[in-house]
Amino acid sequence: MPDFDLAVIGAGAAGLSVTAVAAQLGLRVALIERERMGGDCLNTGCVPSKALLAAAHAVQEAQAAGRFGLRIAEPVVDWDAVQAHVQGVIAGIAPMDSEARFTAIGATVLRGHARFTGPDVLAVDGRRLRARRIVVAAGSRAAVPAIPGLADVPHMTNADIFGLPERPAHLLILGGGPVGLEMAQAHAGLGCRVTVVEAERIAGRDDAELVDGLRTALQQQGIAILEGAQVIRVEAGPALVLAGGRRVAGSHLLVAVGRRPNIEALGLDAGGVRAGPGGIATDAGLRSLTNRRVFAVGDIADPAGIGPRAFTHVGSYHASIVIRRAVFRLPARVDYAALPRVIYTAPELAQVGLTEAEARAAGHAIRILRWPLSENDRAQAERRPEGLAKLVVTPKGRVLGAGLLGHHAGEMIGTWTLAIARKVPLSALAGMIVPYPTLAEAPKRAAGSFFAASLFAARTKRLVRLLARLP
Ligand SMILES: Cc1cc2nc3c(=O)[nH]c(=O)nc-3n(C[C@H](O)[C@H](O)[C@H](O)COP(=O)(O)OP(=O)(O)OC[C@H]3O[C@@H](n4cnc5c(N)ncnc54)[C@H](O)[C@@H]3O)c2cc1C
Ligand SMILES: NC(=O)c1ccc[n+]([C@@H]2O[C@H](COP(=O)([O-])OP(=O)(O)OC[C@H]3O[C@@H](n4cnc5c(N)ncnc54)[C@H](O)[C@@H]3O)[C@@H](O)[C@H]2O)c1
Repeated sequence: MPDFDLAVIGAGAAGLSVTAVAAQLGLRVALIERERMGGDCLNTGCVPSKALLAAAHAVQEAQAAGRFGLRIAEPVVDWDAVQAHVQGVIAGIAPMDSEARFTAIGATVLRGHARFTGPDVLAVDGRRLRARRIVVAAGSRAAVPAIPGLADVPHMTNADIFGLPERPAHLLILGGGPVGLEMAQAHAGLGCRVTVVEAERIAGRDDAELVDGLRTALQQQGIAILEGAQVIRVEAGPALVLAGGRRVAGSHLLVAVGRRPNIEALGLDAGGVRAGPGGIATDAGLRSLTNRRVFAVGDIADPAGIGPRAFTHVGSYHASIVIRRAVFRLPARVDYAALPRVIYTAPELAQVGLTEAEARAAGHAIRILRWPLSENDRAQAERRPEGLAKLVVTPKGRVLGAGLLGHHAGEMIGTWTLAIARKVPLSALAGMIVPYPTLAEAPKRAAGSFFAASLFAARTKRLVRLLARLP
């Protein structure tokens, strides 16, 4: 008899989610973690980045208070205290992800490095264990590109940017994706000079029109952004040498150009588990294509024809699929049609479903509905009129995508996620009662604009005149 019903490799967001449900269902679960419980999200990802951003946003709020007629002295950043705040937030959340909590809900937590030694056998340091099902949730790490000189020049990734002993004088950031942009604003807000060097365009997967607004906001906050910049060499300093000869020098360098799955030290060959550069090759239900006992979840999963996604909420979504398939033996497959994502800058950029460019590339006939925050009373009252709600809909009024640029836009994307997931008709969204004055009126007004032409058409006016004559 196997030692465990389920063995989970990795106690990050994805592995913890699988373990929490499986253990509470009464299965014998081994959860194996070689480093820190909570993985990237808790220790070197979402949590510290949002905590650092919160500090930066507080500074920026104080600096911008003049717009309300307030005079607030320039905030003094106590770098050590800010770092203590970040570590304090991690410490506050850590008990939720801890060995003690998972032991208490019935899992066996093993601390050590796991690798396959057979299709259903793992070695965890010296110990050997067999499991009916194995879930690989070993996550990813920052990719470091093969740019000449980079390996010889001290640089940071998300693994070491949090907890710097001194405030960087001039932080160079290679890559203008979510990590690069969030870290740019966090450090700029805390008084660092920041330069983002991006090979293509910042937030390249997001809607170009919304990104224009984000870029302007970041530049107004003093962040230098170089796009279409090819770094051909990295020199001591650190300095980035661009094609064309320009040299951008700073005091610190953060590399944020994407992720690599942690597939190397797992003994995947011994387990008969196939993986490629995107991660462990699975079917759409996250089962390994080559070993039916094995599933992959979180950043390391590479479902065929769909590809990997690196978000904490994807990890828990993956967990729900694996629980359905591996525990309840029900069919389930990943579907990202209604997968939201947010860049947590101020303003935030939130997106769910297709962007305009993606919808056009997929051949959809579409209409674009917009509502600028400059026409939103709450945004006016708070003197933050920058931002836009943008909906991508079919000519019949089905929502394919929603993009929101604005303060706390991430808090508004849930409605549109549900709308896409449940195919809520645009008429219902336009007719929804939204409290006044909230920013959430903006996307509702965008939805309403779909009906404006037919509502105020000559035919409707004729009908109204006719009805007006009735007694
Ligand atoms: C700076 C930054 C900010 C981010 N912000 C957000 C955000 O705001 N929202 C969001 O949704 N996502 C965010 N992400 C992405 C998010 O952090 C990841 O998608 C998520 O943490 C992935 O979880 P995971 O469980 O797949 O992997 P991980 O968190 O990487 O966990 C994998 C775990 O497996 C362990 N492990 C690996 N190999 C072995 C082995 N052989 N044996 C034992 N243990 C092993 C590792 O030590 C690790 O603890 C951010 C990422 C970064 C870098
Ligand atoms: N708020 C969030 O939800 C959040 C925050 C951070 C990270 N994440 C997740 O983590 C993943 C990784 O984030 P990321 O920002 O590291 O990667 P990314 O792949 O999202 O963006 C990397 C950027 O670096 C650029 N780039 C690549 N090579 C380059 C080079 N040699 N020189 C200059 N630029 C280069 C790319 O064009 C791209 O714009 C994200 O895709 C996301 O899934 C999510």
